[in-house]
Amino acid sequence: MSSPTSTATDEGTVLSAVDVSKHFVVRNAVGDSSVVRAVEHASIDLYAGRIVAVVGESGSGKTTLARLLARFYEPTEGEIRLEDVPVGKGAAGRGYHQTVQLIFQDPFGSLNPVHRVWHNLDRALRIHDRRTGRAERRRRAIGLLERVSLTPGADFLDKFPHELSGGQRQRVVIARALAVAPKVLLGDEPISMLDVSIRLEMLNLLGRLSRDEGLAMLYITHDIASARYVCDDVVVMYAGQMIEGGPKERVIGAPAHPYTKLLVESSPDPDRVGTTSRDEQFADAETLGEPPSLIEPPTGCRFHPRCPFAMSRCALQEPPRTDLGDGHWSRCWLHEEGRADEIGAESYSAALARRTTEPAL
Ligand SMILES: Nc1ncnc2c1ncn2[C@@H]1O[C@H](COP(=O)(O)OP(=O)(O)OP(=O)(O)O)[C@@H](O)[C@H]1O
Repeated sequence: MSSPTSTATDEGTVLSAVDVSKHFVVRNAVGDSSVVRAVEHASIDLYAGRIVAVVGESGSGKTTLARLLARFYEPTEGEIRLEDVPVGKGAAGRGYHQTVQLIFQDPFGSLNPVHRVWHNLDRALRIHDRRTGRAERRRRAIGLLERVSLTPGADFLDKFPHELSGGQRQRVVIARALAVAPKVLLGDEPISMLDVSIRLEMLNLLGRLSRDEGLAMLYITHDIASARYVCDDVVVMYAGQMIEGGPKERVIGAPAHPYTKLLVESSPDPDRVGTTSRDEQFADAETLGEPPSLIEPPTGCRFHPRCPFAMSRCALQEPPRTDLGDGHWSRCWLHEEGRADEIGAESYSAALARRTTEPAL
């Protein structure tokens, strides 16, 4: 199987980011400027019928990556390719935004509150096909609502967003995205603002749309359990960089980067899908100190100040990507040093305890 972060031309690759970086110039109160390295040298491929999860702490660059893929931002470096064709600067017209749809966390903010569901869907239907008459568009709108399990669809057409539950609203947002017949859905924490009781149903819906309808999907989440539940592949981001990726059984089942190991071990219960809060998931990471500044990131491996396995080399040189077979890869010097077994040999907390008794790097 191909890697979700390979840049090869794979059959079924719909959307790719190839070595993209995004830097933001920010100014402080006295007017001095600095550069936030939000995403650096990230590559990812999305395939028809597959879901790739992007997991990481707050500020690790997940949303910026989704916005680069959606062409809301121009990359500072690198390129976005749609069906293997580079999308040139300024070329992101209506066609691109129909093919690639972004779904946000907040379903209420995504729908126009003064208009009924029908109006919200009809706008998208008219963008997709200007020639279709109103009766046919109404029929299609009902079909879209039923595709996202709002049945009977006709009962929802004349409702206002405030008359729907959070889960129903997010389904309408997804129906509206489907109205333009996209090939890619980019979900930025699409379930995190929904009631815990309906998160699993929403994940099942996303899984069905990908598997049965062949949509390529990016699923951004802080929740390892939901990534394991719904996705095929997982990519882990840390401080603006991708540090591990591959099939979910490999990345979550046998992490090959110390940071992924920390995330997996600090997940309260891997079977509690969609119930882990961001604070719970990252509590252990936070005990290791603040995530690094993206204005002056650590030299070498960005995780080295928080890593119990760190060697002197880790502070000096960025680790290369090591391919581990079956599409699994990691960026950690332990692999290059032939010491990868150490990652699986003991728990993260045991490694940390041992580290504190040894001289710090
Ligand atoms: N428009 C912007 N201008 C300046 N800095 C930005 C901008 N957008 C994002 N950043 C910075 O880029 C970094 C990555 O932010 P991003 O929102 O992509 O992270 P994230 O992993 O999605 O975090 P969260 O889970 O909290 O949404 C952060 O340091 C953020 O402050």
